[in-house]
Amino acid sequence: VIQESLLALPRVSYEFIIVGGGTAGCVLANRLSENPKWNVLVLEAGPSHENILNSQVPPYVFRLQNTSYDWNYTSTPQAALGGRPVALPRGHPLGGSSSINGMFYTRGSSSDYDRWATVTGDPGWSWRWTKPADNHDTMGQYDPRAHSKTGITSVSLPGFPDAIDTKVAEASEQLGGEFAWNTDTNNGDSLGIGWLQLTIGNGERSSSATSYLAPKYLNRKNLHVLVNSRVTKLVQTSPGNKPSGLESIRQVLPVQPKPACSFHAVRTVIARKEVILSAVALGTPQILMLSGIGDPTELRGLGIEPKINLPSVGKNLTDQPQVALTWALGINGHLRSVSDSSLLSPRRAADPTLPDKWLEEWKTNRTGPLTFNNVNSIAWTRLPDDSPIYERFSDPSSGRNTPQLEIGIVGTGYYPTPGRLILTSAVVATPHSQFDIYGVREAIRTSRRFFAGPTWEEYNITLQPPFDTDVDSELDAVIKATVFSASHPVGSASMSPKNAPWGVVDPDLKVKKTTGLRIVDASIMPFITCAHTQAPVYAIAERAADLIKESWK
Ligand SMILES: Cc1cc2nc3c(=O)[nH]c(=O)nc-3n(C[C@H](O)[C@H](O)[C@H](O)COP(=O)(O)OP(=O)(O)OC[C@H]3O[C@@H](n4cnc5c(N)ncnc54)[C@H](O)[C@@H]3O)c2cc1C
Repeated sequence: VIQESLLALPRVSYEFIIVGGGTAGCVLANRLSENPKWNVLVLEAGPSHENILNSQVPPYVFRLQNTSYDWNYTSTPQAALGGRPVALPRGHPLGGSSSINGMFYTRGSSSDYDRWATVTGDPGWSWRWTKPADNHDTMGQYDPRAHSKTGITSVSLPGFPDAIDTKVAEASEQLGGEFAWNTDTNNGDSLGIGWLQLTIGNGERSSSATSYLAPKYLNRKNLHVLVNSRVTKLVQTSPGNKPSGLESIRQVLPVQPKPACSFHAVRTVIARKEVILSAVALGTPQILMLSGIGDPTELRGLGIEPKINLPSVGKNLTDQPQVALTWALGINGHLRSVSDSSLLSPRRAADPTLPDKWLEEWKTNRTGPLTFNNVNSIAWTRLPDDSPIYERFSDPSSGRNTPQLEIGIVGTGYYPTPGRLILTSAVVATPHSQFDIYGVREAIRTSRRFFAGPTWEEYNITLQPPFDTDVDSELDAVIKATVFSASHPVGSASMSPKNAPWGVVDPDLKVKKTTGLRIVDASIMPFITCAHTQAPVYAIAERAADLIKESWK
């Protein structure tokens, strides 16, 4: 059951307390409560995910940011961007970011995980495969060997065709090379262009909350989920049979309902076995630091008494830079202004009654244009081996099968009519501060090369301002003015080998120098994968559940 009130909690102590009912948190809640002897409590700062239409309907995703379902974080002013801060959206309902994200399901390359393997051991990733909403024949559109069908979250191909789909496939065939078709970019070798896989099942978003906390799991008597409750810090206890010395932060969490609640209560709950932090790469280091775990000098500067010396807490935060390009289709020579924001609305159509009809169709059958997020295909590429950047910096990627650049192709029209737009996102998939601006520039040029292919001639495509220049200095200025976060922050509580002088968690995800405390979320990645982050986080959480079960056997 999902509880709204602290007072409704049936007990004060649980075997496991999971802080953050997000992508990883819901996976753990499900897997750990499979053992009926373990009482599991999930503490989630945000509200329940249930009945949030904008989360359920895939293309309504853009309506969720800057709402109360988003933490609405903003970075500090970024010197490299002329002092401009950037928005860092994070999911705030149950399901966390998987309830508000773009639903791209991209695993990254096998080398990304090989790079982790030095600290994590055998990854053993797997996932379930479900049919797309329109039930079309998917033969040849993905590699069945790379997917399992027994997982909990749904992953499918786009369930509605976009007018540019055939053009994308045609362009790939004509251009080959960096744009060669890849039937399944999730099979470990991601390079090339292919259909995007999405966390969508039965035409609607499949988040970690809708799947791992589905009613059949929520009905478990030993699973307790408390929403609207923010964990403020970990406090140490000496719980009888377990030793807990100075370097042992363990088991008690004061929980605070949000100030917005009608009452303001603080309560302490106790974990008999483990506290698991799954509050994402921004929230997890914050809770650690508020608990006195981090760099002692930094903590003292913040007026926090240091308890455990772990200087890597909050360091190494890595994210991917992204720009959004707009391409106008000049069919019949009628270009419309890109400043017309109605052009960007999902599934724009000449008939103003269509959006209501589409919603009705979605509500009735879970079919139609509202079953996907407008992105059907994605391209993953690398710089040429003789790229001049390598004269100054080494390759930041994990290996030669790892994409460095990502181009997401967003169709905006059912039929291409005059003035319609195509959007592309250009992302540096393997970020590194010295590499980024060069990488974004080259991602823009990669998009240009793709749309310069003969197949697009009849569309008379033109790249719109401000990116309609090929001069390095002009591009750099535009990139600095517009680049934004791809919303994939990772690495701020990184894994490292046991006894390493750096890192925050051991390969079994236990926080160094503590007992009874693990971290399971995006923050433990030592390197970002070239992918979007939810697939790696689901995999981390599944593996973590196995590790935890094993250690308490
Ligand atoms: C707008 C957006 C679009 C994205 N698009 C994609 C995409 O298309 N594909 C993709 O793969 N990835 C995408 N991502 C990234 C991906 O969703 C996240 O990286 C991933 O889900 C993170 O999982 P997590 O478990 O680490 O954290 P989250 O899923 O964010 O979960 C953290 C949870 O902890 C809770 N929490 C935080 N602090 C506290 C506290 N003090 N007390 C209690 N609870 C707390 C939060 O409310 C949240 O529910 C996107 C992210 C965003 C925000």
